[in-house]
Amino acid sequence: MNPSRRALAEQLQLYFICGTPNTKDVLGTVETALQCGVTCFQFREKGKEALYGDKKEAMARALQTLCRSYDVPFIINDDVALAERIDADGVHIGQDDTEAAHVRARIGPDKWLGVSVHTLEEAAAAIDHADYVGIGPVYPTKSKEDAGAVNGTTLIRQVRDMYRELPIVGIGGILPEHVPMIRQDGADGVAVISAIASAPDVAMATRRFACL
Ligand SMILES: C=C1C=NC(C(F)(F)F)=NC1=N
Ligand SMILES: [Mg+2]
Repeated sequence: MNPSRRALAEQLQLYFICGTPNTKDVLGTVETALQCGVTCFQFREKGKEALYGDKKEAMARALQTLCRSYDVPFIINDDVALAERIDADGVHIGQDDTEAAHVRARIGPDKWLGVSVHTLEEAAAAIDHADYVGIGPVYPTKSKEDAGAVNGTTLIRQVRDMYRELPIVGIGGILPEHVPMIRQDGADGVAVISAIASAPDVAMATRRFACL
């Protein structure tokens, strides 16, 4: 059963995104983050050293098993075919990926579909198909070369004012001290890559987010 929007919004509270380019030990980092309070996980395997083919699928399956043992949704970035092949809990797509309507038709109503949006128009186009939208970069980010213009929480506020019930997650350079304001401005949760993946102490970094 596709989780209600409210239940899904709760699950977006601390959304960890990671792949092999973000940390030397993906499985260890993700397991620690899951132990310390991450509520949703996205496997985002992009960049020059990214895994592909069988190696990528094997890593995806290992991460999926980890997430299942912590009862945390396992989402795959971009790669809809891989998500279907391993029965992931959902996919996340950007504006340069397959159209949200097509992805929704492929994965069906019971899987999660997340869409990155950078404008109100993109949010309006996503609303009929997406279970949640990712809005950012809220702050400058090192995790995505082609991130759009930094827009703070302005668009989060605008999208929340227009779509009262739409689950929203903020992303981009987010640190623990930013979380209260981002939630105050209308996000249900925050997505984090390097503040956890690059932390010298992943457990402590995760707990600093999770206790907020
Ligand atoms: C580019 C992205 C933007 N937002 C998100 C999420 F946080 F999941 F919404 N994931 C991405 N990969
Ligand atoms: Mg993409």
